[in-house]
Amino acid sequence: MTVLIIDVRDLRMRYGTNDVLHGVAFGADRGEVVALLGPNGAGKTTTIEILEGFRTPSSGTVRVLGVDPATGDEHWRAKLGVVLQSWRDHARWKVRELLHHLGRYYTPYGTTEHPRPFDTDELIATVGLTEHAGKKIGSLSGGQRRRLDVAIGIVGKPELLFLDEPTAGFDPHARRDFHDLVHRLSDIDGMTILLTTHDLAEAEKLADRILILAGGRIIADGSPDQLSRRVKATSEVRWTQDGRRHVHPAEDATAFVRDLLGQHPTDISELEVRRSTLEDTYMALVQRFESGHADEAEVVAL
Ligand SMILES: Nc1ncnc2c1ncn2[C@@H]1O[C@H](COP(=O)(O)OP(=O)(O)OP(=O)(O)O)[C@@H](O)[C@H]1O
Repeated sequence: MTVLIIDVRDLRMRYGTNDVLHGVAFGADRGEVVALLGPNGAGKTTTIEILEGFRTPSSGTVRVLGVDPATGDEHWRAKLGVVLQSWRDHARWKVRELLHHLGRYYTPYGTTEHPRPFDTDELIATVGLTEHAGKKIGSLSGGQRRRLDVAIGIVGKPELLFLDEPTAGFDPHARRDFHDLVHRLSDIDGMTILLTTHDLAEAEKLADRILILAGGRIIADGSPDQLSRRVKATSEVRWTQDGRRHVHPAEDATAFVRDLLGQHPTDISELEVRRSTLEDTYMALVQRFESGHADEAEVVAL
């Protein structure tokens, strides 16, 4: 039997009289990239902090790498990587020195099959900081600094990596490089990655699975494709006819296009169908939830 890397059942969290999580349940397999989405204040950080062992839940069962995070020891912690929002200390350290220094902590936790830490120069190349390896951290740009945060998070070659809004503040180029890096990490090392983001295009691009947390529960769980099929959103069909551009919403774009081409077999050009995006799906699901129409049946089965 394969053990889930993350296994959460009936997780509840109450701060004082404020019930934040009301029975959260989800799992993640080895090598999966899972994006946790949800409105501000939904409880994403709370959930992740519980998984990291930094916060004790009010009740529920949580297993991370087969261990209850509340009782995880140093061996367990060495298999986790955590990238929080950027931290500002270590400004006078140089990139290579800091990574080498932090990596030494993980040496005792390495095995022949899974040596730890990362070789420092290989790690620096992996995150694209080779040219900046000798620079002081205080002199890095925001995007370079964020790559260093990721390098710090993965220096111990974690089995499970938590990324909290990893690309906030990135320019499009840095964002694309970062997406390539996440794909490489999950492909090459089979690293399981749980990330939070408010960028739905990013979630769609990176994640094998999307979890939407709202009102203290997971209201949707599935691949980006499964989720967009779940919500019957309208597609948009665009075309040019007699030199004029037309845009038409269609519930069933295939039937619409078939009719259109049937009626005008020769004078339609520049035909495009825009399927609903994850953003449309997300808005529809959260809105449906907030208006009280969501029920357990909305959750896309694992
Ligand atoms: N230490 C705390 N004590 C009391 N309430 C808290 C504490 N931490 C978080 N909360 C409350 O719990 C709720 C969930 O917060 P959390 O930070 O987990 O949400 P989030 O989904 O990560 O939000 P965001 O997208 O804004 O980062 C919020 O209402 C917040 O005010």
